Amino acid sequence: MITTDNLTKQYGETIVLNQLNLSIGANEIYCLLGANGAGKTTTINLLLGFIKPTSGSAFINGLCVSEDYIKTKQYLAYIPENLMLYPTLTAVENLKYFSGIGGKNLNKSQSEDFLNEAGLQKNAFNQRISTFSKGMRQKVGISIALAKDAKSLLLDEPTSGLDPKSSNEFGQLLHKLKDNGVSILMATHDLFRAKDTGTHIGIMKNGELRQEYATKDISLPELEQAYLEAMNYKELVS
Ligand SMILES: Nc1ncnc2c1ncn2[C@@H]1O[C@H](COP(=O)(O)OP(=O)(O)OP(=O)(O)O)[C@@H](O)[C@H]1O
Repeated sequence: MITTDNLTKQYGETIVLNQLNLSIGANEIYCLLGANGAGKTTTINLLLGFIKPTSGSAFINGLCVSEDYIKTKQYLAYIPENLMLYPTLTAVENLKYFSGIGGKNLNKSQSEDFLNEAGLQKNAFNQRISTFSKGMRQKVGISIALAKDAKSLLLDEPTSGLDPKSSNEFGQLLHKLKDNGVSILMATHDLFRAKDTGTHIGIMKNGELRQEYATKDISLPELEQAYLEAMNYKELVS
């Protein structure tokens, strides 16, 4: 479960996130859309506890991130746009290393099982990460989340730069995780992927959530129209 309660972030006089209320249950994939600077990464950084809210709260599995920072980390996995893995280590070695940091010591066969579940081809298990495409690195990221048994997953533009097939595979992996009860929040610019992968979609502008949809209730052309209208909407000047 990922929730935010009037989550607000202000830098000086500028409010970059304004009273955001999100509720993402187990078995849900919430795709956050919005132009550059809308506040998507700020939302993720607040949920990760990387930055502190000016007011309001962020919760992971019902625990307040500001109050139970360490505990919330146990339930949480994070895949940024460019996942930092050790380039000279293999996929198995990276997975074992990052799982070890989280207190879980995996043997080789357990590591291979997780990489397999994440869809990485077998001949890549023992290759160095430096030889991997972005799609392959993202799969290693998913294997780390699987090994951790993360209940909540945060993703920041994970499919940008992926070719359509890899992006589709990634979407299918997220569906598998969702079906296993994981709550997923994904910031993305990709309307098609949001419609195809998300169970819910939110459109942000200037730090505010302007629209929310269940993806089953909106077609892709309707979503595109709603997005453009939200972006073109002129602020009322009093
Ligand atoms: N440390 C900071 N100090 C001041 N302003 C900041 C800081 N971090 C972010 N901002 C501002 O907050 C706003 C929201 O940024 P954020 O990175 O959350 O947007 P985003 O929706 O993720 O954009 P993008 O799609 O480009 O990744 C932007 O206007 C940004 O300039």
